[in-house]
Amino acid sequence: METRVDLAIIGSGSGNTLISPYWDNKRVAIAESGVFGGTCLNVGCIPTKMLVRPATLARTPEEAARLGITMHTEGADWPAIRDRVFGRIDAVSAAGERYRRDEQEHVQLISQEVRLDGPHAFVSVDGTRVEAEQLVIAAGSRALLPDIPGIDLPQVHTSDTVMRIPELPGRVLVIGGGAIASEFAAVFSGLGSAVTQVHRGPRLLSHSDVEISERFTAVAGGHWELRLERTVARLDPDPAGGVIAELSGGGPADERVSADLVLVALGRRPNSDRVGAAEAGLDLHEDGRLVVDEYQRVLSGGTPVPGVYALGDVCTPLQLKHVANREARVVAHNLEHPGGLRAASRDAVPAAIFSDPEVAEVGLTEAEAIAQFGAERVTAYTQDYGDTAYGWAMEDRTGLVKVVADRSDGRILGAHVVGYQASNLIQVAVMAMSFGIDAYTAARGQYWIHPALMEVVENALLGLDVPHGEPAPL
Ligand SMILES: Cc1cc2nc3c(=O)[nH]c(=O)nc-3n(C[C@H](O)[C@H](O)[C@H](O)COP(=O)(O)OP(=O)(O)OC[C@H]3O[C@@H](n4cnc5c(N)ncnc54)[C@H](O)[C@@H]3O)c2cc1C
Ligand SMILES: NC(=O)c1ccc[n+]([C@@H]2O[C@H](COP(=O)([O-])OP(=O)(O)OC[C@H]3O[C@@H](n4cnc5c(N)ncnc54)[C@H](O)[C@@H]3O)[C@@H](O)[C@H]2O)c1
Repeated sequence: METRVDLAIIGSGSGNTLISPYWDNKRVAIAESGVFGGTCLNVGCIPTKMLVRPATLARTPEEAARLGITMHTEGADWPAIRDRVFGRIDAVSAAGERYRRDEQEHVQLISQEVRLDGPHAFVSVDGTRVEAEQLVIAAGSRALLPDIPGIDLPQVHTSDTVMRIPELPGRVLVIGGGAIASEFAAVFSGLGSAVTQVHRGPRLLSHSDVEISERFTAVAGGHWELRLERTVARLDPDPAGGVIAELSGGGPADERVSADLVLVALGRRPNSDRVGAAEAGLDLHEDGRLVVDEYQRVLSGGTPVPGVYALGDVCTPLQLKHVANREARVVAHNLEHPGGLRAASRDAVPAAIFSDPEVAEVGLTEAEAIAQFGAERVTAYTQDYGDTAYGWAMEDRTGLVKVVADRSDGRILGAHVVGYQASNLIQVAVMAMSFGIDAYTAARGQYWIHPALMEVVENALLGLDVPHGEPAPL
């Protein structure tokens, strides 16, 4: 079967948001081979954070004890937690799918794997060919699996499967030191599993500012077991049940870790191969990402292909939902205004890791800033939560905010937070960076509620060695 449409989309994650009322009187085809709604809704941001919340609550007695309150977590009802999470999410996904399939006559939902047939067409596994005036590749990414013996054992999971397990495992082995590994280590450990996290480097979240990464590693190491500078060489079935992992690298020779469940989180590769991008003549980065220009147009032989766009994990170096969504808004505009293309901005993109503790960051680390501008130009200041009034109220001993700025003009170059509510505290710095507000003006040019935790950000900004302006705000 052959169809001609005005717009064809591969992927129903952020790709689904492109179908605005503008397309109501036109023909649209959207292909989705997996669960409708994509990664963030079904197996990513949303369910993980819905699990982080109860896990964080389960750990409250530790904080309460510092404040003179005796509390106990009696236990975690995993089936109830899991069913609450997916009871909500599955319904949202099903409703979204129903809407596109049954309620929008102009939209053809193709629930199959498709491959490009040239840049302006795709073919599904059942042979349906869709030719499009404009086409968007929003095919996302997938988990990478290491090539080690035992990786196909049934106890081995990725983030795609680990959230629907029937019961809470007693012992969990987490392989990886990045975002997904650190979030799930916190979830399982908070809910009561004995967690061991294996990471090849000396610090978790190794791309973060060193101070943040060091603090995070130290606090996480107090919550669950870490095996740093180690890798998992092989996994074998344990005759007693579960899996035995053999570790290699530094540390005790031939160390073995037993676990009931293994979570692998070693990064995600773009799905450009699944859509046959190379065969369609599209340009790829070495890591498999589609090459796009500032307007999100895909390139072929270094030249933009008219009317063909990509967005999200399949092309961006920042695998984040708010980035995929921003790129989708840019693509939506450009599809609707081919004569007035708008560029995507990558300024001040924040990210948060919802682990225990939480981490949030935006812009350059201190080391990156020094490498870019030279040590003379860079000023950085670290403010501990514990040295502010709300930090006293919390009896906090581990949270910190670090701000990096240009000493010559006070421009904020980066901000980094580890601790309670890090993902919210960072937004002040994101706003200042996005609107070009210098560090001193951001600190003194507005009121800060006293004694809110946010004062830790105010104090970090005030600690910087930057110009105060003339006249300086009081
Ligand atoms: C466990 C986890 C937690 C995360 N947490 C966060 C977070 O807290 N905050 C954050 O900002 N980001 C988070 N992310 C990242 C975020 O989920 C992604 O960056 C975002 O969802 C990418 O959106 P997308 O539209 O590019 O791709 P997706 O949402 O993955 O959509 C792509 C879709 O394309 C489909 N597809 C692929 N190939 C084909 C084909 N050939 N034919 C048909 N369909 C195809 C796929 O099935 C998929 O549904 C997390 C990711 C994971 C895995
Ligand atoms: N809260 C969030 O925003 C959030 C949460 C989860 C995931 N995500 C997104 O999803 C992406 C994927 O997450 P992730 O945790 O899988 O990737 P990641 O890039 O964050 O971490 C990958 C980890 O695996 C390690 N690693 C890679 N290859 C290895 C190998 N061969 N042997 C041993 N270790 C190896 C790396 O050192 C790193 O610690 C992230 O980059 C992030 O953008 C975001």
